[in-house]
Amino acid sequence: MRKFFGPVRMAEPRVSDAEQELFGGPLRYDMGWSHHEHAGLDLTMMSALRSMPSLVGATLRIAWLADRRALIAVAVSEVGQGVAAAVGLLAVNAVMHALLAGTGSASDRLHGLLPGLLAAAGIGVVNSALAAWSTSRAGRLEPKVERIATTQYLAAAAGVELEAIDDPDFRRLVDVAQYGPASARRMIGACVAALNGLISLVTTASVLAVLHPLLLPMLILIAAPRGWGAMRVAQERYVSVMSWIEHVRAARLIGNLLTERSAAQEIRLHAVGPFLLSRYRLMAESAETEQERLASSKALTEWVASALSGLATAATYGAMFWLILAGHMSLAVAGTAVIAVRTGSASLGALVMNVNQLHEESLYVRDHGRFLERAAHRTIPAGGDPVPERIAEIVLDRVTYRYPDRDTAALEEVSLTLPMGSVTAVVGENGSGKSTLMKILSGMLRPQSGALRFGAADVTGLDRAQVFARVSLLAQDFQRWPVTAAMNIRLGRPDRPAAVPDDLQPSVDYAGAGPVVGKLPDGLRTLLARVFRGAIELSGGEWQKLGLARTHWRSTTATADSVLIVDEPTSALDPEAEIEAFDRIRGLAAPNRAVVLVTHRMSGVRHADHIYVLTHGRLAEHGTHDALMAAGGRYAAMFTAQAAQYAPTSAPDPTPTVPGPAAPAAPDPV
Ligand SMILES: Nc1ncnc2c1ncn2[C@@H]1O[C@H](COP(=O)(O)OP(=O)(O)OP(=O)(O)O)[C@@H](O)[C@H]1O
Repeated sequence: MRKFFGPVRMAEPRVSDAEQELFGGPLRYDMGWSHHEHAGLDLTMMSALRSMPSLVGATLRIAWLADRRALIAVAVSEVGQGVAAAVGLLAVNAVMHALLAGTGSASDRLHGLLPGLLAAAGIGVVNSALAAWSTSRAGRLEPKVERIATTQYLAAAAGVELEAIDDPDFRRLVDVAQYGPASARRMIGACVAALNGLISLVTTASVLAVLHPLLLPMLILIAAPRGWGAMRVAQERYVSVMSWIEHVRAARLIGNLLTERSAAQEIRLHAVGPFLLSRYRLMAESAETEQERLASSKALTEWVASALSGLATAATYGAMFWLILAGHMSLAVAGTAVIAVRTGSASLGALVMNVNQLHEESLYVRDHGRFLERAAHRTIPAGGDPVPERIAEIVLDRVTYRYPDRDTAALEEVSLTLPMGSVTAVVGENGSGKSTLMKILSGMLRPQSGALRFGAADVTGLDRAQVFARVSLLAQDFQRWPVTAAMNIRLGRPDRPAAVPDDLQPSVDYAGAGPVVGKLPDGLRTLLARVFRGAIELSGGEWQKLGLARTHWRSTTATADSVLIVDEPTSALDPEAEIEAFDRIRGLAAPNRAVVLVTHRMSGVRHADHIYVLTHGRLAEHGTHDALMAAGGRYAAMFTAQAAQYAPTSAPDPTPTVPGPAAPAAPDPV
């Protein structure tokens, strides 16, 4: 009983075997950032009603911003409809009196009905005109509200620190908040309907209270169970969505993998397709079980609510019957009361439904609001000191950084100096912290201890937008924008206009991308996105050349001192293109530019002015190629190992670095 009437609680969904197998355990909504949400979910109807005005207020504020004239028009037409409903009821009362309490012949009484009937008809016409006006204004308002809420969401998501994007809790909030704008749009409709319901209810209730004081509490008794039922169903649905959000997302992810181009080869060749499909089916079946549970629970709740409401209706009619028999109520009043109770309970029912919809939508709008609030705390701050035109060097001073969901630091006490005009290389094994170091150098991640200095100034006090403007980054996973080839280059500095192809040609030539562009059917104007019809897809190496052209466009359009960071720029290039690319990148060092090169290709770093070797997030050694080779440390070992792979095979090496195939441990049964 308590389970049924008590507060709605977070469900613990059954862990499907597929989930266990693929993800190593249950995928659950992380309670980390949501403790108080779930406290909020133990909602009583009253607390739900209490929290609603502020959420409705937030949506109405957006509506006010979006189109205040439309909002006022909607409010006026809804109030007008409410007043029309009350006047209509009074007209009905007049008709009832003429019919049941009037004197004279039947024809006289029928004539007496006419004014009331005409008034009711006139009110009906006014009412429908007002309803149409409200519909058209609300239709204008709703898309604007959604647009503003979506823009707020996108702007907030794009403006936060990179750390927030790396933080899984924040990412989950980003996911959940995406439902907010559509809910805000629907909330406008629900607000309008609720306002309408409220006004007609107040007017009907006043008419009922005038007819007989007992009728009003009876009306409330009829509608209360429905209100409780609708609200409970909404809460259960929300809790279910939240409990299952990770599971549903994972099932969708598996579904997407089956259709995505990137996974297409392994899906076929390794027979991953049928395997994933079967796991998808298992996960979808688990979700279906939840849908079934939800539907049964909804049916039971609604049945109990209707039964209680039906009992209250029967009691109301019983009371009216008794009042008439006892002579406390005339037949005419009873006739109007029956109509008023019907209209009243219908408006109360509709109001409950609308308030309930408001409540349900408000849960998502609340997530949207919470996201905006959290995002505001994590937004890259605007303003700060200007970055001096000439900074001479960029210095990393004993910097430590640990990712939010990691126990160990990705970088520990790392120091390095990048003088303008120099080429610096950073090498190290996989996971040694090179990319993290680049994110710190570019100002995207803020050191947890230590400092990044542009010249003498600590970056913490500098205007971040100006810091970013001094950095060109060609990252390992650089973006392959689904736009034209020209735009792919221009997006290196989008605010700078460029004539196609003339302005971009030097960047294309610099990156050795001339032959790539030459092959494209429409040259630089060719669309590069397989998602669109008629678009062209490039190979990995061709994309890398275009990425290099973008970096060139960004670097060479800056005159102030800056840094160019290139992280694994040649991984997809053929050997000739790789040698050329390293030469070109080194060539970008200029009196106003420092170049940092991260790579595993040791041949590309030997000409660097200074080389830093990272291991397990720490700086193992640094110096020039010759000094490091002479030291015979980690760098020398890495360089020699790679060089050995290219060494002539005529002189047999007693300790080959590449082992031959191992003999099978046991005979293959097949
Ligand atoms: N976004 C992230 N969130 C959590 N941990 C991360 C993240 N990015 C990197 N790491 C961890 O930080 C450590 C350093 O990673 P980083 O990418 O900086 O190494 P790397 O030297 O660039 O590696 P590679 O040569 O393989 O590109 C690794 O242990 C990695 O797992």
